Amino acid sequence: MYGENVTDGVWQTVWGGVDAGTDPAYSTCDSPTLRTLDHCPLRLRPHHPRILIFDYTPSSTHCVFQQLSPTQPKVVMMMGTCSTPPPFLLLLMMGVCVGVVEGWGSVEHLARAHSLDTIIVEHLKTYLRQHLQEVDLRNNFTRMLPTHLLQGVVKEVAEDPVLSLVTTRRLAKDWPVPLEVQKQEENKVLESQEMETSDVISSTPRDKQVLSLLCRGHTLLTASESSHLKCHVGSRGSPWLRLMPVKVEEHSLDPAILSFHDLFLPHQLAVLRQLSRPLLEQARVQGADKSLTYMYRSSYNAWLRGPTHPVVRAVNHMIAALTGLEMDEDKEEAELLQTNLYGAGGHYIPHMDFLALYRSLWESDNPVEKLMKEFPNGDRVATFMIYMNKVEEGGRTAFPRVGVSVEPREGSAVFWYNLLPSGKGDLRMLHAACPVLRGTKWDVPQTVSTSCCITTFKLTNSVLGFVLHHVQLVHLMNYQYCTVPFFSWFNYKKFEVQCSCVVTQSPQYCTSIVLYSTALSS
Ligand SMILES: O=C(O)CCC(=O)C(=O)O
Ligand SMILES: [Fe+2]
Repeated sequence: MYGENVTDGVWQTVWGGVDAGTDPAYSTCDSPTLRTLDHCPLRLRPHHPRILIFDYTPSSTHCVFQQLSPTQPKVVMMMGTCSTPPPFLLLLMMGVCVGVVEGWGSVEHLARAHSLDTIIVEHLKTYLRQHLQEVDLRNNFTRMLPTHLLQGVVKEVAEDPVLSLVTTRRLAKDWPVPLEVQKQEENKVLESQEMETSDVISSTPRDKQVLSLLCRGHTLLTASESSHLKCHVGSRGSPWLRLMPVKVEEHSLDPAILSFHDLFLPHQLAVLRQLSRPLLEQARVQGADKSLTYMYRSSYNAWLRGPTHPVVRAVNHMIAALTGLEMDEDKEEAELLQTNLYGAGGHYIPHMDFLALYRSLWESDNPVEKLMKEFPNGDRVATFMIYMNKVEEGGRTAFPRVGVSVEPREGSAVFWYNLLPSGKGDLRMLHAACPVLRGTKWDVPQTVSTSCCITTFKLTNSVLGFVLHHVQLVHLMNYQYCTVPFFSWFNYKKFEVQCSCVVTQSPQYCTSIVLYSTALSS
């Protein structure tokens, strides 16, 4: 239960509410809670009644009321599915309200009708779930609820009395790298490969400590590591991009983390945002307790089906051209295009994007078969994440085990592989969406699956056969449209070699592998 009044001289926020998790009555429109304001104390000041945001979404965690200064537009928003609960009618009669808002579309409609900045409306829609104690109309991040999982990451910034762009930047620049982090750097890759991955949210204390730095824009790469990184213009081996080379920025070489800049036009991004808005729902986390999901990942997301719009198809086409990975949705190689919207405080705690999280799977007798049974479309080879808007502050994508973070830039994208060539998840690729400190963040974290085929074959002939085969596989790995092929499993039994091979992506590649291995084993 919250009931705190906070006054900063300009505007006042009155918090009230019950936790949906602990009060089942709150989760229905018939709830007595909705008929009374007892649990949501509303104290409008006569000289300040400018804004009221009332979250009645059944799953909402809090009732939120805000009043702004007289200079702010007068607006009352009501989020959720209950159309006209009594308290709202009461407020209408008091002349405070301008409309009822049901769902995303209506929020926009209301905003247009009252000439509100739709960006502001986006903020209103999202911040309610972002665990912030206070947010003003411009969505400035001020204080976080103590339960926020990334509390530590933003603590220093959040507790700064004057939270301004300048302050945030200064903190980011001057923040010293703690000595123990520097020391641990030397072993970072080895160490991370040994970590347990039994849980989707597993990250070590060190990961969190590093994250705190990365979210402020630090890099933990050494000067020598950084000196090998380049920015260049290239076509990535794609004939299609030869006429339209793209700007590539290297953030890390091993593992590879690349940014592509100025990739999408503002109107394409606007279309993606527009297509997403009516479909937005609380984002989920695979395997996580549903009611806790928002603690791990506090964004809204929408799934866009490729054929529905030429822009969606164009995006998939661009990803395929840049990565060499196939993006045919019908063949399940690409998941549906997912768009994500984070409000102030919005974040995604450190996680891996690959699916076969459990080490036990790889230690079992026939991991490849198990993998394909559990995840028939294969695992997620890579992630290609597009940033769809300019984030005013915060919202970097951080890779604590690599020691780099990527700034979200409108129209840019970041790309990394989630799997090692063996097909196992690359534990170095733990990453997080740093909390948005100011504004909103829209992105498209598109994952690409292995799909294609598995082939299992035996080589009984000779060691020479095995060596030849190996050489051939390495040769095939360089196949232009098959960036991440794997030959994952070699079991020596006397001179019998059994290979299972999860082959990714290119049908040509699969065919060659199958033909070649058949020839060798016959
Ligand atoms: O938004 C980000 O920066 C990261 C998002 C992410 O990792 C995901 O959606 O899987
Ligand atoms: Fe991710």
